[in-house]
Amino acid sequence: MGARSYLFQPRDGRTDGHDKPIVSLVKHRFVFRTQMKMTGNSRKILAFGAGAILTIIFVKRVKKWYIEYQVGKKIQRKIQHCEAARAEVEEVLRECGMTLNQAKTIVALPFMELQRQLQNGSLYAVQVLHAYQIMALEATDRLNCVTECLPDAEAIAQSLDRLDKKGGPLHGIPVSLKESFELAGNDSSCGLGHWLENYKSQDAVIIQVLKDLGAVPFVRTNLPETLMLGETNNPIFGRTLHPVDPRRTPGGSSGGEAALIGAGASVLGFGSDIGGSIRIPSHFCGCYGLKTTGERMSRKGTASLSKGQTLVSGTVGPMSRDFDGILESFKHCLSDLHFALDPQVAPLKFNDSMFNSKKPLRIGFYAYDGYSRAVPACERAVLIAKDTLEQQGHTLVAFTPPGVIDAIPDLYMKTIQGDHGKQFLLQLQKDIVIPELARIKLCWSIPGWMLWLLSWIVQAVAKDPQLGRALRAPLQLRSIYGWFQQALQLQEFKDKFLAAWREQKLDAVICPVVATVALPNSETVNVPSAFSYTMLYNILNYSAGSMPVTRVTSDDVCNMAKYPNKTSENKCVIKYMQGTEGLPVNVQVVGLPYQEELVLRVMSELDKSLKAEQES
Ligand SMILES: CCCCCCCC/C=C\CCCCCCCC(=O)NCC(=O)O
Repeated sequence: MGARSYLFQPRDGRTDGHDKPIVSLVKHRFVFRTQMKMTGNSRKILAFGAGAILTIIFVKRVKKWYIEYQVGKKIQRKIQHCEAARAEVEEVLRECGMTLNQAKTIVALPFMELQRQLQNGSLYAVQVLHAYQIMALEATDRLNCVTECLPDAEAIAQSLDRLDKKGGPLHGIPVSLKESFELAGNDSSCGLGHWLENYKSQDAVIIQVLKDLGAVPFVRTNLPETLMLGETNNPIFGRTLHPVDPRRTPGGSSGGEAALIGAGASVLGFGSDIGGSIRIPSHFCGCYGLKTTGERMSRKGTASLSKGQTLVSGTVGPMSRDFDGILESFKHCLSDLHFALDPQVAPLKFNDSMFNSKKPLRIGFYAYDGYSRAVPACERAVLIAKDTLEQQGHTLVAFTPPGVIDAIPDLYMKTIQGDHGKQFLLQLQKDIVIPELARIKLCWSIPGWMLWLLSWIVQAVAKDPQLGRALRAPLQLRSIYGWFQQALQLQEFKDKFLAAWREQKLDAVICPVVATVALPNSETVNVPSAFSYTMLYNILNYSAGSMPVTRVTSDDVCNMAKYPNKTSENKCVIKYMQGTEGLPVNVQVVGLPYQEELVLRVMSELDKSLKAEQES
C-alpha cells in the first residue's frame, strides 16, 4: 500500500468501502480538511513561484537596463570621439580646398597608376590622402561604412612628402582598416560596446608593417558585433549598407571595408577571415579579397572573440578595388620587419617564380559543393571563369569536393562553437545585442536538451536536416578528450580532401564564394548554409581569393524558378534573390596552404582576360 492510500484510510481502520454514515462523515471531514490544507499550500507554492519568477524577471530587467546604461555611456563617448576626429579632418579638408571633382579624378586612378604617380612625385601623399578622405566621408554619409577617421594620417602623409627618398613601395597609398585591427592609443570593440575604452599600447603588426612600407592608414571601418556574421551591424556604429542597393548588406564581417572599397572610396583595405569575412563582402560588393593561410600574415594585435579556438585558424588579408591592390600589398607585406615582429608567421617571402610561372595549370571547378545549392548567377560566374581559363590554355576538370555535407556541421560549426558558444555568450551577456545575434545567443543560453529538441524539430518536422545539425553543433564537444578527437577528425578531413585534390592532380580550384549574391539586410542568419563555400577553406586552412567575374542578369533572376524549394533556407534564398539584377558576382580561387602566389596568378590571368573581353 502506498503512502497516499495510507493517508486516506478511515481512522477506525476499516477498508471495505461500505462505511457507516458516522464513519463516512468523519472520513469526508478528514478529506475536506486535507484538501483545504493542500489548496492552501498550493496557493502558497503558486504565490511563491510567481513571486520568484517576477523577481527573476525584475532582476534581469534591472541588469539589462544597467548594462544598457553603462554600455550606452561608453558608446556615447566613442561616438563623440569619432565626431571630433571627423571634425578635425573636415577642418583640414576645408583649408586644403580640394573639390569633389578633383578628389574623384585622383580616386579614379587604378592602383598601379596611383602607386607610380606617388613614386615619381606627380602626386603628393597629402593630396592623395585628401582625395580619399573626401570620398570616404561622402561614402560613409550614404553607407555608414567608416567608424572613425584617423586625423594622424595628415602628419604621416606630410612626413612622407618631406622625405628625400620615397618611403617604400606603398609610399602614400591610403589604407582603410577593419576596426578590429588594434591601433596604439585607440580601442578595438569588435562591435561590442563594453570592449570600448580598452586602449591598446601598440599598433597591430600588420599596421606597423604597412606604415613601414609607406602606407597611410586613414579610416577604420565597420564590422558586425562579435565578427561572426555575414553582414555588418552593431550597437555602437549601427548598420553598414550595400553600395549598390542600400536594402542589402555589403556582407560581413569585413563589410565596412567592402562597402567603402565598393563605393570607390578606398583603394586598399585589410580585413580578417575565419569563416569567409574577407571573401564574402568582397563577393557581395564586387571587390578583390585574399584570405591567406593561417600563418602567412600576422594576426598579432587583431581583436577577436575566437582567439582561444585554434583548430580553425583566423587569418588576415588585403581587400581592394583592383587586383593589383591585393597583389602589391600582399607581396610587400611579406617583409623582414613582418617576420621579426611576429616570429609565428612563416618567414616566406613572395614567391615570384610561382606567380610568374607560365606553366599551364590543372584547375578543378565546381558550382555545387553538395551542401548548399548556388543560385544561377553564382553558377554562371564559375562557368565564365572556367571558359576564360580554358581559353588561356589551362586544363579545367570537374571536381567534387569530398565530404562537405558532414564537414560544415561536424567540423566547422562544432569547432568554432567548441566551448558551446560560452565565450560569445559571456561577452554578449555584458552588452547590447543586435537582433541578428539575439537568436544565436538564445541557442547558446537554453539548456542542452531544449536545443536538441529544437534541432530535432527543425530536422524532422520542418524537414531541414542541415539547419538541424548546425543548430545542435555547439552541444557536441563535452571534454578535452572530445576536443582532441575533434583535432584528429579535422586532420583526417584535411588528408581526405588533399587525397581527392592530388588524385585529380590539381593546382587550384575555382568555385562560388557564397551560394547567393548580396542578401537583404538582417536576413543572413536565415540562410547560414549559403556560406559553406567559404567555411570549407577555413577548415582546410587553404589560401583563397575572391574576385569579380560578372553581374546578376535578368535571366539569372528568371532561372531562380528552377532553384530547389524544399527547405526553409531554400525558400528564403528564392525570396531574397528577387530584385538582384545588376549586383556583383565573384568567384573563389583556391590554392593549397602557402600557395597564395598561385592563387594570385590564376586571379591575375582571369582578371586580365575578363577585362580584355569587356574592353573589346
Ligand atoms: C561562435 C560562432 C557562432 C556561429 C554561428 C553561426 C551563425 C551562422 C550565421 C551566418 C553565417 C555567417 C558566416 C560568416 C561568418 C564569418 C566569420 C568571420 O570570418 N569572421 C572574421 C573574424 O572573426 O576575424
